[in-house]
Amino acid sequence: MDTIANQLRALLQKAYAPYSRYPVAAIVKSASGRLFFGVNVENAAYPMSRCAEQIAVGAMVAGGERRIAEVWVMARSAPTPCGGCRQVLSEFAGPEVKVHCLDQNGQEQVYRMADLLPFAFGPEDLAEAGEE
Ligand SMILES: O=c1ccn([C@H]2C[C@H](O)[C@@H](CO)O2)c(=O)[nH]1
Repeated sequence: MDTIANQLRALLQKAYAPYSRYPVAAIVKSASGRLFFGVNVENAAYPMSRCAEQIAVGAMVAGGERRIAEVWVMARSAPTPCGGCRQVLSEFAGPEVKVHCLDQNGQEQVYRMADLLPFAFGPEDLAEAGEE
């Protein structure tokens, strides 16, 4: 079995980041234990670029899963997910979900979703008044 760090390193090679030259890889583990993969996919129309975390979340949903158990992100500087990705992750990840941020050497910092995105806006905010 390959380690998560090795899988992230291999994934990083597949990132499409010709404009920023900042490849990012993300792995999302669903509640059932399956792993879903994402890399950043940039575009000549710059705003159409997508982050690795968003692509991994999309793969999870397309795979029929809707709960995130754990997240890993790798880039050369061990980035924490951008603000937009925190929101996208938070749709499917509870406050205690761990987000591991690794550099290419495998050095990691671990954060809880609740610390990355406190006071998150979520599906429950859209419930009708009086609804559970
Ligand atoms: O958490 C992050 C931060 C940045 N990026 C991407 C967006 C862009 O393609 C490149 C530089 O910002 O890195 C991600 O994929 N995830």
